[in-house]
Amino acid sequence: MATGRTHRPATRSRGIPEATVARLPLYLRALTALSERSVPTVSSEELAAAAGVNSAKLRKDFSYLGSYGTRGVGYDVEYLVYQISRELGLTQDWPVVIVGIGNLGAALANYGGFASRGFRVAALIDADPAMTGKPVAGIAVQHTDELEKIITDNGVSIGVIATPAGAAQQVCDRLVAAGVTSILNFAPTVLSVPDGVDVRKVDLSIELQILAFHEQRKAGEETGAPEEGESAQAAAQDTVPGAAAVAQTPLAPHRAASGAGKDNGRQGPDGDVPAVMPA
Ligand SMILES: NC(=O)c1ccc[n+]([C@@H]2O[C@H](COP(=O)([O-])OP(=O)(O)OC[C@H]3O[C@@H](n4cnc5c(N)ncnc54)[C@H](O)[C@@H]3O)[C@@H](O)[C@H]2O)c1
Repeated sequence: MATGRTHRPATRSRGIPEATVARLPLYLRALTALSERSVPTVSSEELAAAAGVNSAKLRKDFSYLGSYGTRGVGYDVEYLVYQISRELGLTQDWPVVIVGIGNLGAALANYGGFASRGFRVAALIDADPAMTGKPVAGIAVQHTDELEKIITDNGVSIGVIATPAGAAQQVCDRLVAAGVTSILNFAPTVLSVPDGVDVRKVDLSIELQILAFHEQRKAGEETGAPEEGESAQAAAQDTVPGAAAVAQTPLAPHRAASGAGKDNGRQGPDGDVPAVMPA
């Protein structure tokens, strides 16, 4: 599922491959930690280890940004933070709305990490009239009747869906019709969106299922028993490195292909392209 098919080109218009874009947040997180410790420069090997990425891949990724580092010195941490932030569009403020302020929506609203990364929670929206006006994370919840006006008034382009699965498509349609062009979907359902709208999905149960798969593999290795229908040699070869490669495959964002309602055709074999970043 991590390598979900996508019908969009694998390279962005500015020539940065999607796989590189998917790794930029990992570099940024590692660089931000270095910056907070006032570390001025970092070698590609150190940064690669901190980001959990192969160092040759890191150098290739940074070459797309026009950043080559200085031999014997490494990369300037502050400059790279700026460069990557700019590339990801984080040097500007992004107003975000969260729709569905239940357990998850409220937890997301209370998460302080969005603001520090340039995402301002502009509004919290819920269909339950009993929720209207209630403060969550210091923001009064607004009713879904106001959704279109909220999107327009705040110039919102990113919407987060944390409603029950049955409501998600309808919420998505309203968000898109109101002008939202990027959706982060937490509801366990596949959304259909028109061309030009990006959908990223977060599903922690899928991540847990993948971990369960690897746990099962590890248990099989410990007993040394080849799986059914598998030769002992094949079992010995297909051990931890292969498993790690699967777990760390960067995840490509998914976007509409062509025409309205083409979401299903753009997704991986399991119909999902999750937004959870590799560890
Ligand atoms: N992706 C993940 O890893 C993950 C983890 C936990 C929960 N979830 C999913 O997130 C969603 C929310 O879970 P929860 O535990 O917060 O549920 P919840 O029942 O506590 O909250 C759902 C909220 O959505 C509101 N709502 C319902 N229909 C709506 C509509 N049409 N428009 C706006 N708001 C509407 C409800 O009034 C309620 O406040 C569920 O779909 C759940 O399966 C996903």
